[in-house]
Amino acid sequence: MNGRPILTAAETRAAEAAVFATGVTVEQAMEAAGGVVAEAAWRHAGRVPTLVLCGPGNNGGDGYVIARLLKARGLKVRVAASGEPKTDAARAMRARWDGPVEPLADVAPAPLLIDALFGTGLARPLDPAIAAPLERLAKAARLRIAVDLPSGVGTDDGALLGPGIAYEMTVALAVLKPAHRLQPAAALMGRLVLGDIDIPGASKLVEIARPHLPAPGPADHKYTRGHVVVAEGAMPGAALLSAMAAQRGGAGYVTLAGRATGQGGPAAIVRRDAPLGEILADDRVGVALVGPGLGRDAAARALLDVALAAGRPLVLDADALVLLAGSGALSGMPILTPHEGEFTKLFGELPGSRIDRARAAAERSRAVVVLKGPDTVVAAPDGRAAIAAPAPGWLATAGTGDVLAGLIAANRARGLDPFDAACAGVWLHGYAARLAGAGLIADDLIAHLPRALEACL
Ligand SMILES: NC(=O)C1=CN([C@@H]2O[C@H](COP(=O)(O)OP(=O)(O)OC[C@H]3O[C@@H](n4cnc5c(N)ncnc54)[C@H](OP(=O)(O)O)[C@@H]3O)[C@@H](O)[C@H]2O)[C@H](O)CC1
Ligand SMILES: [K+]
Repeated sequence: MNGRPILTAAETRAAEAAVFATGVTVEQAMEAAGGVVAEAAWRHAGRVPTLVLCGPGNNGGDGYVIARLLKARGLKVRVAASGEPKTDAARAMRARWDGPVEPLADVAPAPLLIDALFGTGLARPLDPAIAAPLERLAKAARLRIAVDLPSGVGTDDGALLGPGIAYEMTVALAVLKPAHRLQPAAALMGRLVLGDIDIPGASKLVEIARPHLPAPGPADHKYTRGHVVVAEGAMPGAALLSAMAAQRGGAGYVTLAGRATGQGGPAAIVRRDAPLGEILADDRVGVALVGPGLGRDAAARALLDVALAAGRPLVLDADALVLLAGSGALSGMPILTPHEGEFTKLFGELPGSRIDRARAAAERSRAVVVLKGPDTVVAAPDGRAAIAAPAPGWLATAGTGDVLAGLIAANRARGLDPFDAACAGVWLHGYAARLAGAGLIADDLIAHLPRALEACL
């Protein structure tokens, strides 16, 4: 997985420090930061009267640079600050701003609001003396642009520490931070632009990128493309959705294992009413998917036990996760795909951000954990983690989880490692949802998978 790196506030500071150690100054970095935001604001908003809000730290320092650069382009620019700058670089930029600086409390609004109050240095919830004018000015503006981050979000966990204003654009500086992708903060960003200021960052946490999934070659046949076995349980419709998703997601051979023979779906799905253990004994089985529509009774438990003992790569979803609650480490690095409720049943209440929790769960279970939601996080036991770019809210509908599990199974069966398979499935799912559009149902996702796959060739 090779997506854009996502750095915490401390990691961002370390990346900056490494660049400063080479002789680049903070002021140079700040000029670069102000430059990319001013350019983005100019392109987005054009010649509109602008109010720049500056905080006490380096985010505020960026704000003074932005104000100077936009004024130099002929814009009517005013600056308001929450107080005096507290860092040397911000003081230097304040000194280079040749206009007045008004107090934040009673400044008049402008059509374009640029928020440079707080970035990665926000350490606690916003004081009402800052939150109230910020909210007032944002409401009165026509366009709102956040510098690095909306002021009032937790950089590392995406929590709301302020009024929760929605921006039209956020210019992330140097690297993405977790709040750019974690909810509820991520929903406030508007268009997210990454401003390159020559501060490279590397991280074990990345954004899920479009996977490269080459078309089958001349040497491929149905089994090399991946044989997925989906176990049917109490609600065979869910298993059928998973099976169809695996098939349209690129698997060469899909078997539905269970009793619900002949219950709709493509003729190309092989249906076998044989014991699951017997089906999984075939070496050509690439993945067993257990959980969608499984049920939670003794029969379900028995199927899960058979799958756990079969020694095949596993994707475990839905009811299988609930049945697993309380188990310790699993063998063979299965992929677990819980939503929040299943996650809590399986792992209890863990502390920290969604990334922290997914990582802790992956380490504890020795599994790849896909913590599903509006900000899906994938984590591996070795600390690798990835966050999905926001997917359409229309995905919050019955059956979409079954489709995701089938997609992940198909990618695992084609030979991707569990972490990459999970990320590829999440990407395809989100992309298919964008193609399917408003009002989508789970079946529509399956119909759009061929086009999503095409995008990955
Ligand atoms: N990424 C880069 O390479 C560059 C980023 N730049 C910009 O710098 C900011 C980070 O700057 P920093 O000074 O570390 O932090 P902030 O400006 O976000 O805020 C720190 C100041 O704010 C005070 N603070 C914190 N929380 C609150 C609060 N709730 N209410 C009031 N004041 C608060 C804090 O004071 P303390 O009392 O906590 O000490 C600081 O005074 C980054 O986001 C980019 O925009 C650089 O321009 C260069 C390159
Ligand atoms: K900001």
